[in-house]
Amino acid sequence: MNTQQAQRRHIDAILRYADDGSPPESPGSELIGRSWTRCLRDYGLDPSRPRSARIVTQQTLREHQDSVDEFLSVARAGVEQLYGMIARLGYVLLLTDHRGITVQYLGDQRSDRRLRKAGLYLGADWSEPYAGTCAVGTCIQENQALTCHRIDHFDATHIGLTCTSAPIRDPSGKLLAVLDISALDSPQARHSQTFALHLTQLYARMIEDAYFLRRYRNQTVFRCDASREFVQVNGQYLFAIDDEGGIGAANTAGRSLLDGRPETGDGASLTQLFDCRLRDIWSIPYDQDDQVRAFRLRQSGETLFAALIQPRAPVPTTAGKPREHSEDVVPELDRLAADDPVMRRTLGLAKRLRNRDVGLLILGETGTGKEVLARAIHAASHRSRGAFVAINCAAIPESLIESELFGYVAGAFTGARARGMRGLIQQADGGTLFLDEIGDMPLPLQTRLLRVLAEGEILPIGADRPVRVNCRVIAATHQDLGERIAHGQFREDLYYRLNGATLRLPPLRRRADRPHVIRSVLDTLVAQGRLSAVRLRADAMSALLAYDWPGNIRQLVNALAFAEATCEGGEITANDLPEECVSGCLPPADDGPAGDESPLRRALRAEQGNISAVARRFGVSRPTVYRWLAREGIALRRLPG
Ligand SMILES: Nc1ncnc2c1ncn2[C@@H]1O[C@H](COP(=O)(O)OP(=O)(O)OP(=O)(O)O)[C@@H](O)[C@H]1O
Repeated sequence: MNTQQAQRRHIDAILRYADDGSPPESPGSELIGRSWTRCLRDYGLDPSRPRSARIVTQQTLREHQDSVDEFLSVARAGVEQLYGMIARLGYVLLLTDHRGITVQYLGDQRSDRRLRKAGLYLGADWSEPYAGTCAVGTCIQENQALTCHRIDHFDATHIGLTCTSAPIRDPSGKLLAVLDISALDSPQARHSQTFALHLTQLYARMIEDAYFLRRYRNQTVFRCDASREFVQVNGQYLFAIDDEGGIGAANTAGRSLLDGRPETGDGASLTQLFDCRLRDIWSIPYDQDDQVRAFRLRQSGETLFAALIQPRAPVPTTAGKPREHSEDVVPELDRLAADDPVMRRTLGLAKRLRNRDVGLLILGETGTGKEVLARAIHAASHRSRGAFVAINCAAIPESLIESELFGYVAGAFTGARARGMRGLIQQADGGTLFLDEIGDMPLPLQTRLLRVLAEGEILPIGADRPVRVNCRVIAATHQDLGERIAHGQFREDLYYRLNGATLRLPPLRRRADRPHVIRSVLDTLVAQGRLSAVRLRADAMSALLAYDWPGNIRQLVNALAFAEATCEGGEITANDLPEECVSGCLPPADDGPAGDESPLRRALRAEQGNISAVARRFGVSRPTVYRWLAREGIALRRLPG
């Protein structure tokens, strides 16, 4: 039978199946039948009109590749290794994204034209609604590995092919990609592909696990397996855990152990899964030969052997340099806080990481000093002689942001400067790039930024060659990036790339070292020549301490500038402060009889000196009432009775 006859026969078989559900001559499985039904009923594909392969445009391909950029860089080694094994057997290798677009391809260039025609090519669309029943598309729909062998395919042009695909899932269990190996000229026998199926599944799992380990490289990973010998080489179950043994994420095999256990749903911990105590887990040594311990699964009683994978320490940039410690004296950072526990932790971390090239993410409400902290880290680092380039991602218009960040070469577009322009990222070469309001960066730009961070090079607009840049990146935001990721507004892989460590800045109202902040902000403003030297009287200080500072340190700067401009005699009193800062510090005026007695005294008399009752009456806290008492000079023992 020649090809045309075989195709005709295949079309007839599918038409018969459509008419009366007669099973195909050599059904691959029930799963193939389900897919044929979807092709006929759901996608309206016509078996008598075979479709040619669809290769998406370069631009579209780029977008699909960008959406799995970090994954592709992790997968590369595994994909190449697998291709090395199968190439001589006449197979090509395809890696598609979760929509079935081929984002990576390895094949024999000598058969380029034939492969392209068959859709075994970079950019080919193997989604089931377009290509009909096929290994990739059906794997996506059925969420399982399969071989689509010859006449299992829906489209008659594919019946010479044998294709085997396995799903690759992200750590949340969502389909991330599909690994496929296919051959143009396949042997007739279906069982010839059994080995292909096992091999593809094995590599899909290895790539999935490599991606899992990359994603959780900054966390301890508990790895276990039924085999003591294999646990460290290729342990099946992976769990990213916190200090309390809480399971933050699990790979596909690990999730299968958690499935169906009500007590190990959200917030599951290893001590619920295994019959063990927390100290048994942490007693597994990280760095010694005998690193494996046995644990019994609570539900099945099965024994698994476990090892711990240590969180990756940030890589020092200068070999042999002594380690930085959080107790080191670093004046640039030390001046930012006194005795506040959150700030102490933040600055300790900043000291330890100041000379490491890990991405830092600074979180804090607006005006808490995120840029000030970023500048201090730069000044305290060995990059201090390089430039500190700050970019407010929310403030640059979207149309300009690309040329501002990446620069352009001469004549790149109409209106460009004759000599081209160095972009901001390039200006930060050797120094620090501070990306403020990173949560507001438009998605397409996030993709390009991710590439800069991953590859350490930029491509200016109009340039044909990338330029290497070596800068430390510190990002900041007041937004909840987790929420933006959940809404598809922020790239998760970029988040992980930026967030080597998180530095938190508390709001001013929560800082225990507010007196230090107030004094040091005033001193800084005076030292910078922005204010003339003034003294802060005690009543002004207590008003500033009592206020809750919704605009944080920025608002404090403005309040001090206002007070300095209005005060007399070089001394700021509570009366010189902006009204909003003091109104909370004064008992409100009431409608009672006018006279010498203040509203506070009147209230105290009415409540017979009961401070809690006075506080309730004014709707404020008891400490506020005590502050009012101090302001009015009312001693408690002299309270009106
Ligand atoms: N420790 C400090 N000492 C003196 N001034 C400070 C300090 N921290 C912040 N400031 C001042 O407060 C203002 C706000 O600081 P900064 O711009 O760093 O805050 P931010 O958190 O980055 O704000 P946004 O979220 O709006 O970008 C600036 O004028 C800055 O100079």
